[in-house]
Amino acid sequence: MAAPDVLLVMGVSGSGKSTVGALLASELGWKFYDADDYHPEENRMKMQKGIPLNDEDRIPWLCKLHDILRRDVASGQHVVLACSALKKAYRDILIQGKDDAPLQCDQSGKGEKPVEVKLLVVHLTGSFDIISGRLLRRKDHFMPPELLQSQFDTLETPSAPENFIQINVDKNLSEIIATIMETLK
Ligand SMILES: Nc1ncnc2c1ncn2[C@@H]1O[C@H](COP(=O)(O)OP(=O)(O)O)[C@@H](O)[C@H]1O
Ligand SMILES: O=C(O)[C@H](O)[C@@H](O)[C@H](O)[C@H](O)COP(=O)(O)O
Repeated sequence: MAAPDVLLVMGVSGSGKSTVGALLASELGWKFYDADDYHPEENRMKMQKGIPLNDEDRIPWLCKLHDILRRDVASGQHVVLACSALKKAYRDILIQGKDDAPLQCDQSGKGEKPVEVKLLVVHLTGSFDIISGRLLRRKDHFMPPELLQSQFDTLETPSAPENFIQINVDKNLSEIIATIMETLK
């Protein structure tokens, strides 16, 4: 496959995005971003209270992430991004940005040709039971396990023409990393 600039490790909360993304970035020597670190405080508080985010909460956050990807890619930096990116429209924003008002990505590059980020989606899939079990065991994290059902309800599984692979999280971490590395060959 044509080498991507960015690997987007996506999936519902607890699917292993942060763990797999960090390992992958270290294996590849690519920069790693965890989208959780870019949520505004209001989003984190909302989730902490057990209220799922909506489009209005997520779009500015995705735009910020697109801007980061665009700048890194323009400077030749390869990136692994761990981000829920549950809907197709969210993944489109990560790739192309969003230019319709009122929610806009950084327009500092206005007038320049829009940069489309070459991205491979790695979708971590798994059953509700396996993932909720992991969330219940995970400590010191702001995301309450009760929000998992809403994550599954919102999820739009990637499909053609998206550039994606799907990996089941019942595999162990080394198998998951090996599968992704094999895809990149
Ligand atoms: N393939 C896996 N096998 C076993 N445990 C895993 C696997 N992937 C992730 N975990 C564990 O599951 C929990 C959720 O993973 P995490 O990376 O925080 O998910 P996310 O970033 O998608 O919310 C963590 O405690 C992590 O150590
Ligand atoms: O779009 C969203 O609703 C959030 O991004 C959500 O999907 C994400 O999962 C949280 O930030 C919790 O963090 P974890 O994914 O690490 O549980």
